[in-house]
Amino acid sequence: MKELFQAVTIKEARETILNHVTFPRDGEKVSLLSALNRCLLHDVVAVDNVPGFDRSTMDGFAVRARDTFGASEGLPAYLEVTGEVLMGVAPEGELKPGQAWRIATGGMLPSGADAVVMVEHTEELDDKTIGVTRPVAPGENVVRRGEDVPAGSVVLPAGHCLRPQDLGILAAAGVVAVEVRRPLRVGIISTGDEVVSPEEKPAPGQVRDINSYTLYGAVAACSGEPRLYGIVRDDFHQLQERLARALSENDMVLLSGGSSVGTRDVAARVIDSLGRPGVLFHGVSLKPGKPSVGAVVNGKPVFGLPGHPASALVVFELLVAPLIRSYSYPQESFREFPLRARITRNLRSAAGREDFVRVKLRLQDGELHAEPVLGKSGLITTMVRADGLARIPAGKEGVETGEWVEVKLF
Ligand SMILES: Nc1nc2c(c(=O)[nH]1)N[C@H]1C(S)=C(S)[C@@H](COP(=O)(O)OP(=O)(O)OC[C@H]3O[C@@H](n4cnc5c(N)ncnc54)[C@H](O)[C@@H]3O)O[C@H]1N2
Ligand code: MOO
Repeated sequence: MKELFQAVTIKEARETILNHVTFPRDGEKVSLLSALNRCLLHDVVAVDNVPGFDRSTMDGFAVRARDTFGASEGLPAYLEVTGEVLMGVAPEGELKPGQAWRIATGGMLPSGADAVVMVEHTEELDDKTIGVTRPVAPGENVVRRGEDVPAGSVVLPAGHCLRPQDLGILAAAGVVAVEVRRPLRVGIISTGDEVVSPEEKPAPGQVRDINSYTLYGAVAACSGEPRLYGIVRDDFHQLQERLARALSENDMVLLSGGSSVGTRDVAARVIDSLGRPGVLFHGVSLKPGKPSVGAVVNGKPVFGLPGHPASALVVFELLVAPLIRSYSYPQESFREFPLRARITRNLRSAAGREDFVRVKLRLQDGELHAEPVLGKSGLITTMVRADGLARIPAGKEGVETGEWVEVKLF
């Protein structure tokens, strides 16, 4: 077959795009409850100590530890109960030698006390006297003031992406809103005279738009902000107008369809008409997804993904997702194909091209097995039935049954 275009490797394609991209640096203030998975723009410093007071971790009696030294079941240390700590209130007065104050979990230690004896390790002789049957060390059953978070310390550093426990520490430190990176805005345009909205009943020759929906989900799954710009006919001016609008309102634009040779001149010419440097590659040595376009227009990446729904998603996973994730999660370092599985059948592939096989995974005898989901890349069911992608490196001409392959989930 005639070579349609000069293909680059996936690695070259990624590097070329990265070299020309300028990502936004602006942030937005969000409330704590909207901050999950978002990355901090600045260090967050604790204004107060957490906790703000020495705090009991047990129900029992606040004591001076040294008053309990040597205590045992046979020879308890007898202490006089002279007070009770109320929850949420600073105790008044001072605990003197030989005294004990009733205290509940979370109660504030009275001054003079340095430990708490669990109620299980005491016997109440009368209202005013307890016997301590086990000694406590200073600080035992107590969380010290500032032990969790000292005032003035950096609670979480800039760039950190917030997990559930991070929301908790911010709440504890009294931080109720944080400045985070705003999500990368990604415009999505489907192209093709035959593509209609899912609300419509397709006439013969027409198909419902799949790619707007899969790409919308895929962008959201990388913590980007997807925005749909509808379906555009294979027409230079319509595409130019829509792409220009999507570019002005977003940080990145994904086109799907019309990337192969038939209409490539339209898509490529439209992209080139909107700014520099324009199209950087057309064709990537991978399967599926060879007829993909990568461009940067005035610092913003534009990808022309293949029309076939499975190919569009595979290229998204390999070229677009790492780029969005590198913005959404700047400190994340991850292995892209983290799993290893045994392929369950022989597969051929052309040397010099990376092949990505949709696979279903199953665990057998403690090993992962990857069963290829065969079918054309125009079939969305091939993605739906699969759990992930197995990689056949460019240097190989195939894999044999039982051979280990690297797998990425999707
Ligand atoms: N002579 C050749 N023909 C093709 C080649 C080739 O090398 N030589 N490559 C094939 C491969 S591989 C792919 S992938 C496709 C890529 O085609 P395009 O990116 O130009 O996309 P279209 O032609 O517009 O569409 C392909 C296919 O996908 C359907 N489609 C498009 N958009 C959507 C959508 N949003 N939702 C659902 N389905 C969509 C479209 O109707 C076509 O059936 O080219 C091969 N051809
Ligand atoms: O590259 Mo096409 O994307 O194989 O179906």
